[in-house]
Amino acid sequence: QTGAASLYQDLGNEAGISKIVDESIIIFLQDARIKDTFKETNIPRLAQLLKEQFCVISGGPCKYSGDDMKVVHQGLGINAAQFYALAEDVQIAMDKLGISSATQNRLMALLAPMKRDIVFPKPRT
Ligand code: HEM
Repeated sequence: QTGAASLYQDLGNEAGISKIVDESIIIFLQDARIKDTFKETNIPRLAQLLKEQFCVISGGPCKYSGDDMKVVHQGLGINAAQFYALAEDVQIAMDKLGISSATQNRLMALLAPMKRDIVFPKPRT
């Protein structure tokens, strides 16, 4: 297989993605750069939706049942440094799970363009 479908497999299918997301969230919640953003978040729900979303974008047989990325994130005041911090944490999680850097980079390439729906300039006051 080539392309997106094989990324899903290279991430370890549903079980592998589940581990990546669970491990990532543990790291997010310990990361001083971003943890405060998740203070009021329903973490089990976030985990479920991230698993669905990673499955879909990697070409897996899933449906994403959450809300639009822009709608969800635009009020949260997330800056670019925090965006890169979260991406780094996902990579740390994948390192822990023994995912190759080639496979990690393919997932990162799919996450990177979402930045425009997650980071917004501060409104002028
Ligand atoms: C490519 C990067 C990112 C992806 C793929 C992503 C994905 C998601 C998804 C799927 C949800 C659930 C949507 C829903 O509630 O319907 C969500 C919610 C959330 N994300 Fe992100 N996110 C990203 C970056 C970030 C960053 C950088 C932060 C903060 C540092 C962040 C903070 C949050 C918070 C706080 C929620 C929960 C909002 C709520 O409870 O209403 N996200 N994200």
